[in-house]
Amino acid sequence: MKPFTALTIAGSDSGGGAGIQADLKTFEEWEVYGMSVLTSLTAQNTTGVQGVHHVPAFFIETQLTAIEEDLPVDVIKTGMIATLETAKMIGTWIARQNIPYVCDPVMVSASGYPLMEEETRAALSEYLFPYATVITPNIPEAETLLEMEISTERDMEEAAQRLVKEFGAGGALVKGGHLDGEAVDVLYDGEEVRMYREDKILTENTHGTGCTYASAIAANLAMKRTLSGAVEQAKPFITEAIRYSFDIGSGKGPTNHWAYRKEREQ
Ligand SMILES: Nc1ncnc2c1ncn2[C@@H]1O[C@H](COP(=O)(O)OP(=O)(O)O)[C@@H](O)[C@H]1O
Ligand SMILES: Cc1ncc(COP(=O)(O)OP(=O)(O)O)c(N)n1
Repeated sequence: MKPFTALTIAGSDSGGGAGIQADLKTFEEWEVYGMSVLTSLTAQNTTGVQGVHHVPAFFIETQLTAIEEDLPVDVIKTGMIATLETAKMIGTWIARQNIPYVCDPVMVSASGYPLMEEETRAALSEYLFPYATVITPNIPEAETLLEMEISTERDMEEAAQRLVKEFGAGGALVKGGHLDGEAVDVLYDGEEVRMYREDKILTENTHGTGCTYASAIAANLAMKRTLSGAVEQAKPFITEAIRYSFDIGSGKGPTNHWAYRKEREQ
């Protein structure tokens, strides 16, 4: 039996809630075989990030080559990419693969720790976005990229369209978790704008939501769903993962990757 497969290129979260760990747990829940290339190690828990150690670009490339020479990849997802040198190298590698690619432009952790260097942000549209099937910024990330304020659904729509038209991504999903009111995300796939709406769950335990959501979208693209179809599947998955998130640690607890499956099994 040959499974669908997904490759995450991202940072490690020692606390297991975000980064590579969240990505692999999510792939597993969707029964997609997960592979990982580590870009940075973070010493991290539910209270925040205590330190970061970047993997040298040459060794990230060695990991990518090891996969390329032996294993089939149906989809790529990227998360934390800190340095410009790394972003350039990864972008060049992804361009060669010609497969669906989900780019989560992780800039700062929820606790405020910078996970991407300033010069890397400025180069995302050159080295990574042109190869992305979809980019998945949250509101602060979209505001930084576009230098605009986003405070309404109309603004989110405009932002999603601008990200595709001005930055060359295939699609853009602007995530609305940081706005008051419902949890609304806006997708522009280059043709149509679509809204994905769920109730906002009152919880502090949202660590890793962005990583989990982007990985669920990637897993569904690996299964050959369309972009809008993949987001349609991933949205209830992230909602249930937040609804039943774990109250562990003394800070923001992590999402519950198996909640959606358990719900459906009942
Ligand atoms: N409290 C919440 N209840 C329900 N959905 C939420 C909540 N917070 C965020 N979401 C959803 O989780 C996903 C990740 O969103 P967001 O928090 O905006 O991104 P990030 O984790 O990258 O900051 C989006 O689908 C968003 O709508
Ligand atoms: C190693 C690592 N990668 C990414 C993040 C950011 O994760 P995200 O899912 O956006 O969630 P929070 O930072 O809001 O928990 C991270 N923290 N660590």
